[in-house]
Amino acid sequence: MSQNVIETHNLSKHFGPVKALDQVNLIVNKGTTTGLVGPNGAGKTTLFSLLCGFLKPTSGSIQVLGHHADSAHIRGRISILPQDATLLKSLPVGKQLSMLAELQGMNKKAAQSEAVRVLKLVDLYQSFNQLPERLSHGMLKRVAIAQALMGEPEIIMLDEPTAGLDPNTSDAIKAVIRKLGQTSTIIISSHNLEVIEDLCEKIIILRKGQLHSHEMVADLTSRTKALTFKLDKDPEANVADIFKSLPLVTAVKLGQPGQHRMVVYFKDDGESMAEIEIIKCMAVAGVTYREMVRGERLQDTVSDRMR
Ligand SMILES: Nc1ncnc2c1ncn2[C@@H]1O[C@H](COP(=O)(O)OP(=O)(O)OP(=O)(O)O)[C@@H](O)[C@H]1O
Repeated sequence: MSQNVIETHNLSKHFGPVKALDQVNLIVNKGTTTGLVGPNGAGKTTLFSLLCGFLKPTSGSIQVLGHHADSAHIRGRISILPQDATLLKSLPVGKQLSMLAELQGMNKKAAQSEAVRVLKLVDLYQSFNQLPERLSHGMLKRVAIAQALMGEPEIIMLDEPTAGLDPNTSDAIKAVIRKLGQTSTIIISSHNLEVIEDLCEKIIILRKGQLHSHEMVADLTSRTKALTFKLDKDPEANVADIFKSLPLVTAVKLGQPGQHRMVVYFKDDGESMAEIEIIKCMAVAGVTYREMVRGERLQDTVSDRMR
């Protein structure tokens, strides 16, 4: 079978005068975990809905697992966790998942084992008999993810899988997604670029309905000549001026308060002298750091591209 599990050709979706998607050409390879990013209204949800066959294109074409997006051949092989997944309040979690599995065509016994399997995957088997109204926001999110995993889909699309979760629950969800990424192709739509950088090998950037870029996360972040520092504390505002006085430094970006981050951009002199000068200057300026990475973090690179 082709290694391309998703292919779109000049894909457009218009809502009246609004071009939600405009001539998008995309290829997603089997087994990759891809981030889908773009400002509000860029077309991310529209793309997900088209890939799932919930919407029909205005023009252009989509192939999912070698079939049209609305083909019966891909039913159950692609799944989506919508941003605001909802469950019936008064039916136990396990029962709801079993019912959904039956709707996918499983018999009662198989459906029950499938509900158990997916709840175990998200570490929520103990909630099998609980009502959704008794579960926390993070647990409900995990149930929704469990729902998206039913029937072992080959492609899983997750819309903001960690939104509104505390750091520990978010880490637990990320661990589940990493595990799934070993066997499925995953697309994650999120405004949280740390999540994307953490989980995704590739990134698709949409802007105003058009494909801005589709590339390896590592290529995107390492292309810019920069050093990113994770500092012990937020730097003083005047620290930027100290670095800007170095001839090879072109710009300095300080993180938001609490991020303890500083990015120093430099001209490539071909001999890495700039990097040495910057590190020396850190010591002179009395700025201590825990971590130094070549290039930018995804949030710096992408936020510039989305403007
Ligand atoms: N059903 C619809 N009817 C009319 N316009 C729509 C519809 N769905 C989306 N749009 C418009 O299409 C554009 C893309 O919307 P979409 O929801 O795909 O963006 P998004 O990237 O998912 O945004 P967000 O980050 O805010 O979720 C927006 O201008 C939106 O208003």
